[in-house]
Amino acid sequence: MAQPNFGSELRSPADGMGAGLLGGGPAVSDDQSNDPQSRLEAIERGESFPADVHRATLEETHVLDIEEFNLWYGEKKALFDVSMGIALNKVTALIGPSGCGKSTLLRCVNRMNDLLDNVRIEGQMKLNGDSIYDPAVDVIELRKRMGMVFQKPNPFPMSIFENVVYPLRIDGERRRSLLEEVCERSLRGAALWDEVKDRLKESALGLSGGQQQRLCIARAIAAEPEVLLLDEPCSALDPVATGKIEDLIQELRGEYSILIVTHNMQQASRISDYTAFMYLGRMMEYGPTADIFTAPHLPETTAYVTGRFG
Ligand SMILES: Nc1ncnc2c1ncn2[C@@H]1O[C@H](COP(=O)(O)OP(=O)(O)OP(=O)(O)O)[C@@H](O)[C@H]1O
Repeated sequence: MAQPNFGSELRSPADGMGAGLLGGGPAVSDDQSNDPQSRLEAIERGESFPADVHRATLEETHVLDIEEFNLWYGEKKALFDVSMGIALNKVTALIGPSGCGKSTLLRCVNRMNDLLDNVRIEGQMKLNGDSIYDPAVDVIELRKRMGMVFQKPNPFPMSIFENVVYPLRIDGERRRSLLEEVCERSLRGAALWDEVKDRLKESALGLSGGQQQRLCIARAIAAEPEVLLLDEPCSALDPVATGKIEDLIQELRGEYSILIVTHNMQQASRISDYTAFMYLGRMMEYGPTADIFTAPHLPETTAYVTGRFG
């Protein structure tokens, strides 16, 4: 993994990392160092700075390692040297203004960007030590190791039961008792069992939006994924349904490793253990959620989490 910048507590002119909040990277005059506006403008002009990665994130066991990852959509660069380790059995939130690359980064984890032919990447991602981008990787098998939930619930036009056991069905599982067991366990895990246990044979399309999203989470956890990828899973839901999904994420914490993209900073602060703040394709600061929201290292993070831009 790229040598991260450990944050302001370790930096001083004496340790060779430069003055103020800036580490290595392209030279920027010191008078910019504590002014979020000038550094954000420098980034808008194309400059990059080392991410401020808090030590706590490095001390975790990582289910996923993202290493100096870059991505281009055609000529346009959308991710710049992103490095981060995603903690095992914890919730990690990606936040940042619209267009900063949160969804792009998430979609790279299960190689969804492979589906676009103008995408080029550099760098590495590893799932439990296995390279995600090794040319020898079987992408279908790789995706089975991950669960993905999108902004809009996407239940399949089939029964609730068949939706949940779908990942096992496509793997050829036919044992009824096993399928029933997985269905119940996954629906319980997604906090939906009590609401649907008497209508498992009914179409999933008859569920409310919030129920459909919990069904999608049940389907995602049915195959016991190594990492659960949630791309703004509440953005199409009302506040009550959103609250239920947030409660569910809290319950899944400890058992599943979750990487979630959210627009909603309150949501990130409520549900995540770690938060990464991104800006224009750069990882700006990554640390324990409590620190990011109450004692961030970078003035840019302070400006963003206090709503001064974005
Ligand atoms: N398929 C694509 N082709 C070209 N450019 C794209 C594509 N998808 C995203 N981008 C660009 O890449 C950048 C990052 O987009 P991305 O959707 O990852 O950001 P985001 O932080 O998830 O934004 P939002 O919060 O609005 O969903 C943006 O400039 C976006 O316009």
